[in-house]
Amino acid sequence: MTTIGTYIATRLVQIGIKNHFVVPGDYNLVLLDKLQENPKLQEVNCSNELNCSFAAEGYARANGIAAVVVTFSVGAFSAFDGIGSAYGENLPVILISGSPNTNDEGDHHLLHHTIGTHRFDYQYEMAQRITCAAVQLKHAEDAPRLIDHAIRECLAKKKPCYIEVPTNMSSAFCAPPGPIEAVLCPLKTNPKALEAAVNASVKFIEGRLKPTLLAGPKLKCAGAEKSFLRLVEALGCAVAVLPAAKSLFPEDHPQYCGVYWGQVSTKKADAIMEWSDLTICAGCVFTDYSTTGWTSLQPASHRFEAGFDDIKFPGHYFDQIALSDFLNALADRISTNDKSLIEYNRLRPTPPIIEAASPTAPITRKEMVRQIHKLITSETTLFAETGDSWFNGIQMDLPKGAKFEIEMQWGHIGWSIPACIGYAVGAPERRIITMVGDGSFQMTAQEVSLMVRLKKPIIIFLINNFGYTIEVEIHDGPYNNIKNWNYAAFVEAFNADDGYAKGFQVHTGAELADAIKKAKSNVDGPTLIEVQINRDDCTNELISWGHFVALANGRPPHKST
Ligand SMILES: Cc1ncc(Cn2nnc(CCOP(=O)(O)OP(=O)(O)O)c2C)c(N)n1
Ligand SMILES: [Mg+2]
Repeated sequence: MTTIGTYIATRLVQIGIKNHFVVPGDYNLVLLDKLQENPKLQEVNCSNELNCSFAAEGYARANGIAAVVVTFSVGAFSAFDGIGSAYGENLPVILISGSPNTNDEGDHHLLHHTIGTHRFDYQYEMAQRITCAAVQLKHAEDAPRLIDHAIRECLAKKKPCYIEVPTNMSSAFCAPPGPIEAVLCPLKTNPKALEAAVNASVKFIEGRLKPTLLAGPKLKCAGAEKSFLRLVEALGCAVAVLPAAKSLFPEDHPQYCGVYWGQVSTKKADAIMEWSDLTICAGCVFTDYSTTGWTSLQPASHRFEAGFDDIKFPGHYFDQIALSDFLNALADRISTNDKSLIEYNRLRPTPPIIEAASPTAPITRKEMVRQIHKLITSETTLFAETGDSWFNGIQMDLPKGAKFEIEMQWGHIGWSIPACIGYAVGAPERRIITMVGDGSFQMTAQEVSLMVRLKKPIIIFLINNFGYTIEVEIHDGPYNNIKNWNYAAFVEAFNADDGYAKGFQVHTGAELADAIKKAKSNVDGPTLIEVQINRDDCTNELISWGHFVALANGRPPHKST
């Protein structure tokens, strides 16, 4: 026999989790003890459950799977925000919440950390809506089945799951875990469906004159980046990526033609994608944000969609097909058609040369981007926070091996601070640079404390344009103004008696260059560089994108039929 807490710990280790993210509470303390008893698990303590769930989300970006452990209601409700992100961003995060003693509901007790009623299922019911599987471990003999079910679904669907552990159940005895193989059940491609899909797809694609390929964010959760590259080189056409898929395809590849984001595309990707008569979309997600207010969603007649587990194109639908299997099988069969690449090479824009600004001139967004760009190497992972940081980040040309993280589906400002720490825990060999606006930073700033505690040498570029500029460009109002902080002093407050955080406020190119030099040598802690720029010094792309998103938001209600 074993205990439920030990069972959970064993399963977390078996699926590749080395660190779990926690905030303690009296409903989960025994469970936390059981997890800590496993020498292969190390807890990471966050300042609050919102940050904890985002740190786990960031860990899942690096590690492929994550776990966050919180207390009932007061903890889980905040953690739900990061779970929403994990759901939207296709990241398998296991949310484990302590909950009341199993006797209390029957004893008709009122309890703390609840909404003050006699029913305690409300959290589980909420969790069912934002996870792919939710279980409550109310009976020990059911615990192994329920835990394995939740984890199996989470891994197979690449979506978060929920495990609720009543406070008196963590040390309850249950059967020990069976073979982990029974939990690791990746999607199995149906061979007949695959054969039919590839036959129909080859015919359909070869019937078009000038196809292109478009990479989407689900390539990552589908583990299909390599098979996408195979298809790219088999077809030989022009290839673009959606903004949330940046860095999933090598930007130094001769067939790469930029980020396709409608009017705010990079490298004229829109010119070639909209010239094409068929866009083969792999793992793509088309939302109002990723299509610039629906202005760049290709007509269905021009769209071939290979999804996480299904294939859809005009007059055809096939499912039970893993994306990677499909892309590999298509690569084996498709004939080369490089017309779109030839046309793109005719259009290919020469990369603009951004001159260094005068070192003593007031710092501008352009000079800041120029200097950050020079920092990026093959070991860098660049985090771009919601805000003009998206547009600054998307325009950065990435060297081979560099990675890019963005949270465009959920878009929770402040995500990048806790998420980049979780990522750093999951991928300690990566050098992390985070670009975050002043408004976003104020949402989760206290988690810099964890960067100090873990001695993570993360470089934070805090772009202080004195307010919510992205909102200003969508729709301005007094609500877009915020209180300014002394950000450099703020982060050094986390040092107290044993930290190495450094903060710099820069006003010129020379000061920025000096701060970057100091940041690169600060290997024992985070360095925040606050770059103060004019409120209106934002990218033209944000202005244009904001205009179209505002139009999309403002569409009058459809006439009720
Ligand atoms: C949790 C959450 N609350 C509100 C929003 C709406 N929102 N989106 N972007 C913003 C402003 C971002 O401002 P900053 O971080 O300063 O970025 P910039 O646009 O570069 O100034 C808000 C207030 C949001 N995206 N997430
Ligand atoms: Mg701002």
